[in-house]
Amino acid sequence: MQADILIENGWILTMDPENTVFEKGSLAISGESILAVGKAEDLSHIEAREKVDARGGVILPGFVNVHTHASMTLFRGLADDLPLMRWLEDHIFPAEARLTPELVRLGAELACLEMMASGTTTFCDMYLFENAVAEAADTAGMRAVVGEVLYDFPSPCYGPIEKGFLHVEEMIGRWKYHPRITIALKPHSPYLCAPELLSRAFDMAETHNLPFVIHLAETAAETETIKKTYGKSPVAHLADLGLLSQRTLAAHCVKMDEADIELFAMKGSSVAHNPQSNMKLASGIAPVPAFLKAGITVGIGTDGAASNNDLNMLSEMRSAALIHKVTSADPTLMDAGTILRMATIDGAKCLGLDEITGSLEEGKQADIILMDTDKPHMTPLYNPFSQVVYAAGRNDIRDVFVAGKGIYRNRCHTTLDADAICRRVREAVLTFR
Ligand SMILES: CSC[C@H]1O[C@@H](n2cnc3c(O)ncnc32)[C@H](O)[C@@H]1O
Ligand SMILES: [Zn+2]
Repeated sequence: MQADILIENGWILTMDPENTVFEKGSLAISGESILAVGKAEDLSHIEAREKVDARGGVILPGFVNVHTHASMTLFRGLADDLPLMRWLEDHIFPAEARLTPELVRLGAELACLEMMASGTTTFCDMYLFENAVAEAADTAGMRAVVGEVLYDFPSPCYGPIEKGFLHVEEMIGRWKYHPRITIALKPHSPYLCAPELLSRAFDMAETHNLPFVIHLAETAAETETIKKTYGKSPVAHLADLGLLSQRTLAAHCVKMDEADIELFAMKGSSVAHNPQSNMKLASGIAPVPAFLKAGITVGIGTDGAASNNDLNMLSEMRSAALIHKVTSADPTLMDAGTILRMATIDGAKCLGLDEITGSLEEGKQADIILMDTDKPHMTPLYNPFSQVVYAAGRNDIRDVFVAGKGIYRNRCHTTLDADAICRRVREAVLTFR
């Protein structure tokens, strides 16, 4: 049997339904897909154009960042240490009013550089001028679920909301046959979108069979506003509009009570957990252990780099693993295996992409990362799940493949010019100071 690439001599964490681990495993890639994965001796008949020695490192599916605003890398460190509404209204919205498609593309390229180098292969993005984000992801070779943000006030991208829906229709047509880019419907939140807008966006998602992504129950202030306006919680508001379904992915979900959780579980909606952004904006801590107990699918997201301030899924996983132990006083909650599932296959499920990515299984897309373990902070290695979640840092990512293509090899980017992009960003943001 002939493969294009054969990765050998590593721990393989497949993240398949049986959670199969191969200690001295091999993985063969043919074209865009995984040809075979298993014990070295079971793949010894496979010839390959290129052999990659993992040197005892860890081979796992690329991380799925289920909630980010990639181009907000441009605003990293612009305004810190503020609550959400002051941060947005006094600093971020005024800066965003000056964005252009070119700037959004540049910010997204910077984000792709950072995400690839920290092991992310798929990201779910909501922002302005999202065609530019899709173009950046395409050039970077990443997988992305992108959606133009919709809200009731005029957008710098499309103007009034009526034009927003036309813009989204055009985007759906433009990217329909792209192998790695998917469009989603992305109304901002129940506090910036009237019920009519929300319902129309949901209908469009149903018509085109696309994900419906929204910020939800992020802060106490949001809950108060929605209760005052509609007499119910933000989750009950969406449920009563008929907008909770399996295609619904809600970011944050910090302020959810038992009834809200039950609604989510019943409707099969999923959650994007963003622990670092929630800590930094002091929004609170989402009741993730209760979500998991109720059977809700939860993925992990970084949120934008202006409220985090990085796009590093390794550190986000570690935060997710630690924070719920503190609030529950139960160290058995959110173990490393659970966290790694959230960051890979469950993230893919949240985006409706679990048939093609999120685990290392024959026939799936070859979205794979390879981590080095021959470093003091990664030694000794008893349990690879523990090592990835609790010990690893982004510099441990050595190689990243998306759809079989090496987009980051031996710690070098192959698709984007990192030095040039950083230089252009430094120049471009001078006007935002
Ligand atoms: C998300 S694109 C549209 C809009 O949302 C702003 N934004 C960034 N982070 C958050 C957040 O955590 N909650 C709510 N809104 C957010 C972003 O700056 C854009 O203006
Ligand atoms: Zn967000």
